Amino acid sequence: MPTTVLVAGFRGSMGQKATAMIKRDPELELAAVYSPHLETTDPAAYDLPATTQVFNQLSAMDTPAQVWVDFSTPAGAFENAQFALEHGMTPIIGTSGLSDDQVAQLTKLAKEQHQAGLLVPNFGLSAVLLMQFAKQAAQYFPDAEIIEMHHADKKDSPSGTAVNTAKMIAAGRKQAPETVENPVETIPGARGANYEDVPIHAVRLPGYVAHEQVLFGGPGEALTIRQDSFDRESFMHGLNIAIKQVNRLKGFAVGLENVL
Ligand SMILES: NC(=O)C1=CN([C@@H]2O[C@H](COP(=O)(O)OP(=O)(O)OC[C@H]3O[C@@H](n4cnc5c(N)ncnc54)[C@H](OP(=O)(O)O)[C@@H]3O)[C@@H](O)[C@H]2O)C=CC1
Ligand SMILES: O=C(O)C1=N[C@H](C(=O)O)C[C@H](O)C1
Repeated sequence: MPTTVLVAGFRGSMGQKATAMIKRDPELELAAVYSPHLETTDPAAYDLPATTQVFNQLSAMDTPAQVWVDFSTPAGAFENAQFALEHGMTPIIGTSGLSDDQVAQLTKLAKEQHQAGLLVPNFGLSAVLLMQFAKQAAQYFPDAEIIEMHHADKKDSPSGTAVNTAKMIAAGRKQAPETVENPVETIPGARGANYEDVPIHAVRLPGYVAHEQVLFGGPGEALTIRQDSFDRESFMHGLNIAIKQVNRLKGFAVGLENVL
């Protein structure tokens, strides 16, 4: 039997890629899609199979699928994931921008419901490896800065990947970074955002898709790690694995590495 999947945010850039990937894979079934802003729930209007249920409100759903894939907005993803967990669907959240407190609440809810769930800051294997290498490098180079570069339509800054990379750098450090005092910012924000003592610089430009560079500096030497997603197809292999493996998880986890 194929694994049944609901895609939330199916009309967006990632939602369209995800629905196409699911439709191509005979082991998966696109059982349902959701977006709150739809004018009609006729699948033909969105070029979807007649068997795909279309929803524009959460209250109209019962449990239309086993797995809930979310590529929506930072504002919508938390409520969606709560709904999925409360209605017997396993959430895989690709959407960025959830707070640590929201992740803690979802972890608690998944435990109470005896459900699995997965938040994936980045489905690209190059990004997963970059984050692991960054954690390793931070053992020896506690001083690091992140430059993340994305398409101009990206709503949130900094990227979820950059925040997660900063967390992994902080977790990998064996000593505190040099205290960098920059009292003179002649233009406010010149030193970027700061998360866990890792400055993060967000670039938004047309032509870019999703890219990240981590710069480590030590006495007389430097290390740079970089990954590039040139096409959103780069996220589909990881998403496919996540859909097929997520229900092996015990509880709610963060990071694609948990299902690789
Ligand atoms: N984890 C990963 O590897 C990746 C994650 N992302 C993340 O995925 C998210 C979506 O990105 P992207 O596809 O580029 O964004 P888009 O803006 O292209 O698409 C978002 C879609 O979500 C819909 N939407 C809005 N509110 C809700 C809601 N409450 N529930 C369900 N759907 C909703 C929108 O509908 P409408 O247009 O009708 O308003 C829109 O179609 C972002 O947070 C992005 O950072 C992106 C790439 C990879
Ligand atoms: O919005 C995007 O495009 C991406 N969002 C995710 C993030 O915020 O890290 C993943 C990837 O960087 C693409």
